[in-house]
Amino acid sequence: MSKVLVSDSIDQVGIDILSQVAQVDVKIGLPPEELVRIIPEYDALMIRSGTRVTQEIIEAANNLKIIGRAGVGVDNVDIPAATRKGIVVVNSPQGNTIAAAEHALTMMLSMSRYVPDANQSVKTGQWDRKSFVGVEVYKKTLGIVGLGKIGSHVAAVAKAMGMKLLAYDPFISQERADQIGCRLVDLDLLIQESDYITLHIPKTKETYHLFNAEVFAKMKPTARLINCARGGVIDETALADALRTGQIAGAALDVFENEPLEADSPLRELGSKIVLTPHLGASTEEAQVNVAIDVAEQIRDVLLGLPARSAVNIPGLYPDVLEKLKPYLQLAETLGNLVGQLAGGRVDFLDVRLQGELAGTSSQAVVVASLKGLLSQALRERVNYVNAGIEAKERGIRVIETRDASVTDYTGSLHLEAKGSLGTHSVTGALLGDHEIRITSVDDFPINVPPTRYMLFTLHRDVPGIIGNIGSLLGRFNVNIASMQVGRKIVRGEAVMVLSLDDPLPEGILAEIIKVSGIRDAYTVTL
Ligand SMILES: NC(=O)c1ccc[n+]([C@@H]2O[C@H](COP(=O)([O-])OP(=O)(O)OC[C@H]3O[C@@H](n4cnc5c(N)ncnc54)[C@H](O)[C@@H]3O)[C@@H](O)[C@H]2O)c1
Ligand SMILES: O=C(O)CC[C@@H](O)C(=O)O
Repeated sequence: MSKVLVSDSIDQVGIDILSQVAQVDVKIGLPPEELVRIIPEYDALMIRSGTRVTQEIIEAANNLKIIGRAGVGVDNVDIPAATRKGIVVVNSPQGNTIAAAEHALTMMLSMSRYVPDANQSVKTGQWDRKSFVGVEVYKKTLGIVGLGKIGSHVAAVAKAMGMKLLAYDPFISQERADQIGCRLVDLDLLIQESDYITLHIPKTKETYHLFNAEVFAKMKPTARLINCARGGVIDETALADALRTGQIAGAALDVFENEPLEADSPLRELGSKIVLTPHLGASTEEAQVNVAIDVAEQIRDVLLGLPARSAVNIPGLYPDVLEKLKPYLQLAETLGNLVGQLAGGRVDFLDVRLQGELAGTSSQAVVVASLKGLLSQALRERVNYVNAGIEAKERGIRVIETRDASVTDYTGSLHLEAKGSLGTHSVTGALLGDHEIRITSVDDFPINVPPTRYMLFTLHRDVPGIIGNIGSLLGRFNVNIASMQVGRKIVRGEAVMVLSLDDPLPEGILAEIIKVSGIRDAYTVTL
């Protein structure tokens, strides 16, 4: 039975789903060295933002197939390391959108009305109505940095509260911003004109310390900053200075560069100018159920050999597209494996040609499946849909994708040509009905055979006696032939013979086959 480690607290509903297919161990707050020690036992790891899945942990994770992040941000996972190791990383892109947006709005309002301090004051026996005179958000300008899922929901609610909306997001169109009701502006203008700025961007190289001393100097002295996105996008020392010196009026932060926030952080010393929460953006009952179901279902599916719907490090394929493409992916993998074995040595170049109906589909997954097949002889089970692309690149395999919708021999077919150190070989395959794979050409010789586990391909002169000679040779070595077919372009010219065998070819027999008069080449293939 598979084993899943849950190393952050997730809703029980997620554990129940995982328990359908695996032994689930919940171990929260493990020190990194302990995680490195025990991770080899596990097939899947489920986390929230508390666990940092470092390269060291991934390198030790010799059985891990999937890391599930019950939330959006995957910046606590070393994705390149996971990809190289062939580990799928999945998240829940939408499960906590509303929770995070509502938390940002809560932070904006509670900061504006000093709710946390007023609450504390009443609870400590006071009745002070003078110290907590706030400001309204109505008719104020809200600058939204990052107009994705959370930013858009914040925009919708803020609009209903009568706020004017500016947005900065270099990756969204004016049309989309118009739909949301935001004026798309550059960052400088947003910084200078906003009364409130709310951040909804990922932490990347580009967004690291995007809000820094220079930015605070340009903000209105009455402006307030909200960050419920990611720590690290604000320079916290510069923010503390800007608040202390009155360069800006307030800040409300849910996320921090280092979490938990250091005990001596200057942010803790800013009184009513700042509202701090301990990364609670996703902490609603609803969001925790959503993300737990979303991610646990994906882990369950991957452990059952099914695709994940929100993988962040494999070609993006929606489930309906995947369902339709699945037989073609199987075809691509089989043909990749076959052409890789025919090519024998190092492959430098793979031409992936999508023909007929296949020419109109997403090629990315078909290419990845072809590469997975091609590399499977060298890498065995180490290669998968996650790392096939990266492994091919690291081996210097250049891939060219071409499409030809005019080929109509079959509804859809795939042609792979591999050029390498030992020459060039090509194979074509198609689907018979919806699922049955047929190899329809080898080195441009037309054939029509289903792939089988053990196969023998020969290139020979099409003259009488060759087939019989090969048959008796295999008989002498006690190899049973299940089926045989010859493909040729012209009578008595060159031909290809394809034999499906019940048993693997014994050592040394290939050399004997090549010695048979008329045989030019022979290849054994195991699929
Ligand atoms: N506090 C929490 O508990 C909590 C909960 C959920 C999500 N989050 C975080 O909130 C953030 C937003 O999540 P989302 O679901 O809306 O993501 P999203 O991908 O839907 O939106 C992010 C937006 O940021 C934009 N963007 C990227 N780089 C940018 C840049 N340099 N400048 C401006 N815009 C840029 C993208 O174009 C995108 O529109 C993420 O960092 C996520 O991890 C935090
Ligand atoms: O796990 C959490 O509670 C935080 C999740 C949040 O940061 C996210 O990116 O989804």
